[in-house]
Amino acid sequence: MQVLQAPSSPHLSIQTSKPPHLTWGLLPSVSVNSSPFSTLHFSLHSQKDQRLLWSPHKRFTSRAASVEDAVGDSSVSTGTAEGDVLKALSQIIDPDFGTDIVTCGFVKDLQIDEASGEVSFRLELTTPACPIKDMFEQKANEVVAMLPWVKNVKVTMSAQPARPIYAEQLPAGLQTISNIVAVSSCKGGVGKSTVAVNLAYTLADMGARVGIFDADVYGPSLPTMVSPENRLLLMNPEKKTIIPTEYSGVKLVSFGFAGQGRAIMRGPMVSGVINQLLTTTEWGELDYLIIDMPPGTGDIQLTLCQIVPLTAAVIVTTPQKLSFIDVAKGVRMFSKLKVPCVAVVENMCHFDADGKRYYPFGRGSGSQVVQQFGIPHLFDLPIRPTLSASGDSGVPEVVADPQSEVSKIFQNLGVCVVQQCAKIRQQVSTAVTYDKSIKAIKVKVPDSKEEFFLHPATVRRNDRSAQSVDEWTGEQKLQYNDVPEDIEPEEIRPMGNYAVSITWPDGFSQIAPYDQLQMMERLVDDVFEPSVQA
Ligand SMILES: Nc1ncnc2c1ncn2[C@@H]1O[C@H](COP(=O)(O)OP(=O)(O)OP(=O)(O)O)[C@@H](O)[C@H]1O
Repeated sequence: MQVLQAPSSPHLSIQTSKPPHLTWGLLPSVSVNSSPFSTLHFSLHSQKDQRLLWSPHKRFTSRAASVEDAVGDSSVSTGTAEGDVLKALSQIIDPDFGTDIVTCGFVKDLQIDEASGEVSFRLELTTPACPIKDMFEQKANEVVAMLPWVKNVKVTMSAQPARPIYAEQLPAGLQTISNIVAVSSCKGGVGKSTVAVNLAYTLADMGARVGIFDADVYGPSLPTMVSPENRLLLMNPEKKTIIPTEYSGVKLVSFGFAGQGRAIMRGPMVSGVINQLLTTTEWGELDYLIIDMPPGTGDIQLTLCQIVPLTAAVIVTTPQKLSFIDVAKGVRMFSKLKVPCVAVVENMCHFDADGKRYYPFGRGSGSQVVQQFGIPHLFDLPIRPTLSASGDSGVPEVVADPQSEVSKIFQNLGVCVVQQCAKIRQQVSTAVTYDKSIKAIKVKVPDSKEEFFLHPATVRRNDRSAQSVDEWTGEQKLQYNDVPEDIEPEEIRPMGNYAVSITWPDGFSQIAPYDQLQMMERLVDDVFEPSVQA
């Protein structure tokens, strides 16, 4: 195996198994992190001053275990009032991101009047439904108030404006929605709509702006489960857009509100109607759009998943052994589309009678799903007549009785969805970045521990689009020397959960799927050349 020095990155080297002149082909390469040795020692240093830029341990070194530790640290002044405030705040760690709130970019509008000791700032969180926003507010107040010169602290809380991770490629109707969550099941009648509706109202209760899209054209359940005053969708004749109806603060769109009853349509027609209904709706700013998916994993479901940039999926199942096979199909469909399944709800798992708990459908298929597919969360939802009755009455249980046992389960599901969506967004938006100081593209594939560096020219040369490779013959059109060795990306933007779009100085926009990036030659720290080669 050869190790080549990358000309533009003096502290990095390219690891490859081919001769130099072939190094820009799509080659399999060894992961830096696959060796326990390199995981322990791989690090990058600044060209200029040998400052440590990155190491697997770096982000953990400045963490404080608690506010008390933080205050201890912040007693050493940075020399400026602003520096002291930021230093104090940087000891508060967002547990979901594992990063401090200053690095997360939450601190905005910092104003300091040193003479009077007044400090004010805004904490802009990723979602208004953040389950620990009160903790952030309290700790931010505490750590800043403990600075010796501070007399008064004013913290205001806000949330980022609603927007998807990448808006440009989306239909206008979806450009102001932060997270789209599919609630899916592979069979009808397992309680998918019940979960979708109650999850949506739970998120709304947590402070989020929420919409529900009932994508079941054959048997829409939404008109039964909620009772909006206006039971018809309105049309904006000028813009030719659909205005959702609303119930208890949640925006609603369902074919059942289109005044057409149930539809008799073939698959492609259904996909067309769903697409039109979803993308021409004036949703306005939403933090979460819950999509009640049609049951199954056929063409309609696949098409819908391809049109909509889903952030995450929640799978609903029942405990029977047979359901496991169905759920597996659903998980595979989402996995193919790179949509993370964040939770499984095992519905109708038990009921209580005569002081005893009964499991009429058996036990354990949900936990089997969690184990086999690595889905992080499982929620057991009991059989409760109130849940069924509230579904039929048009008032979701979480609205009718927010303190009930079932409502508490939905609150836990809501927290899980909020945290997982925030994590996914953060992972996706920081998955591929360009580090100018070392002239390397850093890749951290979402949902994987793998982290590696690529030489920009290698990435550009490995473009597989029709502009670079003949679609029919596979002949390479872009030649090695067409790409300058010192090329640098102008912009890197995420494209859903599966790829990034990289804009180069010649205006070319390269779509680079993570799968492709993972196959390219990597830059490795030259300090460890010998051991990596061995
Ligand atoms: N845990 C539960 N306890 C009692 N009744 C329930 C429970 N979950 C769902 N139900 C009831 O079961 C019926 C089917 O539920 P729901 O409509 O949510 O299922 P679905 O999977 O969305 O069905 P479809 O695919 O046909 O739309 C409804 O009457 C609902 O109220």
